Amino acid sequence: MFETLPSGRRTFDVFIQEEKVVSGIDIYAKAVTAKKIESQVSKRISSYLAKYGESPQIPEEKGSDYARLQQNYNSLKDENERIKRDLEDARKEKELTSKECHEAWMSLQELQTELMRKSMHVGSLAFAVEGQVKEKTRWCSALRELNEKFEFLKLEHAKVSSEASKYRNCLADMSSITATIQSAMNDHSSSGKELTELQKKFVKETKGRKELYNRILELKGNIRVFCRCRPLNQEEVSKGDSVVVDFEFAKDGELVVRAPGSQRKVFKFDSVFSPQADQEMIFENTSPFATSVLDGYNVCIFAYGQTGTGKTFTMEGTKDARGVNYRILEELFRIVKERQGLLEYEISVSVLEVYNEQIRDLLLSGSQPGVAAKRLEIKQVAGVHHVPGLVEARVSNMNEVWEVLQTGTNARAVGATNCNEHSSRSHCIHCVMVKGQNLISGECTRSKLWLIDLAGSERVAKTDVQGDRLKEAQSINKSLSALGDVISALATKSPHIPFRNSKLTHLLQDSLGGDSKTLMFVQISPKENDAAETLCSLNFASRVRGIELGPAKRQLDSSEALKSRHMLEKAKQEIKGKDDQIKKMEEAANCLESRIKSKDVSIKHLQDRVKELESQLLIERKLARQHVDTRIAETHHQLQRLQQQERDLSATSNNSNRPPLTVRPPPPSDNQVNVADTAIAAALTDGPTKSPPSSPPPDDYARYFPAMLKENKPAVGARFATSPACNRRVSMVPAPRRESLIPPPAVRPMEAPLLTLLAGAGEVSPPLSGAVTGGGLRGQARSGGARRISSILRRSLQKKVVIKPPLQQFVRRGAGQSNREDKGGGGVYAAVPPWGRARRLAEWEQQQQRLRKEKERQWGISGRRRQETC
Ligand SMILES: Nc1ncnc2c1ncn2[C@@H]1O[C@H](COP(=O)(O)OP(=O)(O)OP(=O)(O)O)[C@@H](O)[C@H]1O
Repeated sequence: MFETLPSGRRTFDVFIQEEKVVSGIDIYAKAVTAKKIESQVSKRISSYLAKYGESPQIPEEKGSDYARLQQNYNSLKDENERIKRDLEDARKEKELTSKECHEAWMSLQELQTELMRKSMHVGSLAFAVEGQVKEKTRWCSALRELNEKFEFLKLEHAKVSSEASKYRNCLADMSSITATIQSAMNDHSSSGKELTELQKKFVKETKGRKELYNRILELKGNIRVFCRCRPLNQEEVSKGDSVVVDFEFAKDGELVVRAPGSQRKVFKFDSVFSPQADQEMIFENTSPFATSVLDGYNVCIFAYGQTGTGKTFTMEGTKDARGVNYRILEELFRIVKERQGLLEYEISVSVLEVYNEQIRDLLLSGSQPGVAAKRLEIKQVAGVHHVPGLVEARVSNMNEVWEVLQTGTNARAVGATNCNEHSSRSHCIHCVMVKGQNLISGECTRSKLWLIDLAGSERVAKTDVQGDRLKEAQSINKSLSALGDVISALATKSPHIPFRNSKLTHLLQDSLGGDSKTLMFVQISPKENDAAETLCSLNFASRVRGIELGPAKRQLDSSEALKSRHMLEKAKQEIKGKDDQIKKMEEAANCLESRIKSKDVSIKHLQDRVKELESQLLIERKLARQHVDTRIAETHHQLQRLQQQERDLSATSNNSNRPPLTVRPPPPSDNQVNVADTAIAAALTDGPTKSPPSSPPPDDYARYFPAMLKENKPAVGARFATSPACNRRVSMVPAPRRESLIPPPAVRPMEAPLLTLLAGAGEVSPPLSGAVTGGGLRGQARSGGARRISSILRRSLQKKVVIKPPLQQFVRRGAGQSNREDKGGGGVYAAVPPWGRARRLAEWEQQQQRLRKEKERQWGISGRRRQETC
């Protein structure tokens, strides 16, 4: 394309000829010609000057030549001047043009590169389109397959969800079931058979729950992988770093990486956490592992990823945003509290680090980062890998846990790198050891929970570390690549797994070897600049997720189990012995009960008999009183008659002129009194058939019959009692107060039970027993024993006391109400366990003895008083 320049010269806008630009070529040619002419002229002038000098002597004949030459010379000079001018113009023009040319050249260059780029782009687009078409067909078929898989998974998911909901219901019911079982156990504590049945049911239920729970975890895979992406930090945001990770399908566990220069890659994990996910959300999915540890499974949780992606943040966290380490221990203590009474746990924590391929105990006092400490080695004992000599801090609450975690964190080796100001320069490992014992079945477990914050994988060139940091980075990378080898070997099910290639893999052998449940946190950065490392970490994590380790094993503590089995046997034997004892006691109690029953019966008989006797006694007493009254009246008449006779006799003997004297009856002689007494006594004893004695004068009643008066006529008795005569002792036949009035009863031989009772009371004296069994009461009526018996009988009758042995009531009540203790009713006896019942029996017997003695004492006292009164 040609364009006319303002100077009137023509030039090319774009013209390329073998790397040489020809622009304004006519000017260039002119300039060249001018230069040539100038050089020719100056050559000729200089040759002329050399030949003739500056002012040559010109001969005359050569004058015309000279003039011609001069003319020529002048014309040449003029020509030269003109040419010089032209040349100058041409140079200027040339400069301008070359400048323009240069600019044109530059724009041409740019256009050329643009063209090349565009043509390449078109080529690549064509290639991409072709690839896309192929890809599309591949995707279509993959999509079809995935659809099928998805349908299948949907079914699986429904199945798992139903199981999970069942399990969740189980969990919800668990506490209520436990409470019910415990209350049921309390209710049936006496019934050993039911208790063992309940225990069996409970153990079965617990086993079922655990199995269900493990199935859920196992369905989700043994090594579970969670992916967490950190947010861009302030520096990155201010720099305007772009993000290459897409979390659109994070809920489905999918993650998309769009790295520049490579294809969009999709990764699938068990859970994907975007930068917005907080520590609580992370732990929500991790907490079921705490239950597994307490159920006796080994669990390993580790964080893997590029340096500065938040491994330490996830595992340790900060004071305000606590990490997995703290939260899982908190969860452990919560479950331990929930299971209190059924299971007993002992928890201890160790903290160690693998630094430059050496194991350091971070809880050892004086342990400083970087300071050479005691060398610790990994040993294998009974198939379990452990580090002998490691400090195991026993923890019983969260305060202690926090203290231990802080001690470990402070002692850990940390350094600053280009990628992280506080980069971990070692693998930090927390080992939580849990010893559990089932208080019902006696089963013991010994499980471990490994919490590992791996050092970050780093590119030495990128982090630009030197010296110690470089050495650390090399050993970190070496151990991580050993971990990669182990994972590869496990993924390919290789017969040899190189666990011993590094301290880290050697320590993790139990966790990665298939006996435990493992969870991996793969930490990534969203930054475009870290895309290569992110892809690397995600590929590694995908491989880990593909590993099939098989079902985890419960870590049963055989030694503890053996011990508890022995203890169980011993306890069983003890229970058997105690059962026998209880049986014997129950037999003894039954025997006592029957004895008490028979005693009750005999007491009832005796009471009836006593009642009978009392009524008989009352009738007889009435009769006797009537008899005595008539006798007294008769005696009184006799006395009057005697007095009359006396008076008559004295009248006849002392003549009629002597005035009659007031007759004062002479005091009866001892003989007379005795006669009267004997008469009365005879009247009382022998009945009214015998002749009555002469009656004493009324004033001498008190003298003659004080007891009788007092007894039968209280008013009269009182009157006589005030007279001085009353104070005198009367020498009469000493007669007991009541017995004197009682006609001798026709005593039947006493029934054997009464005798036993009296003998038991220690009151029956030989004469009484003789009287009772044989010859009647007459001779022995005054004996203390007889008096006491009669007083007992009388009092019991008067008070209408029905003697009922407390044990009888006790036992009867107990027998009818065997299950009433817990309802707050009676039946205390029934509530007491068999051995308690025996103790109660013994106590009751003692109490009875005490009561009996007290009664005896009272009876003794009252008997003695009565004797004294009499
Ligand atoms: N999810 C997150 N939310 C907020 N901040 C985070 C998150 N993850 C990481 N960080 C921050 O990123 C920084 C680096 O994190 P951290 O030290 O945990 O990384 P790292 O992977 O342990 O590094 P290294 O391997 O070097 O030890 C810290 O300042 C941390 O607070």
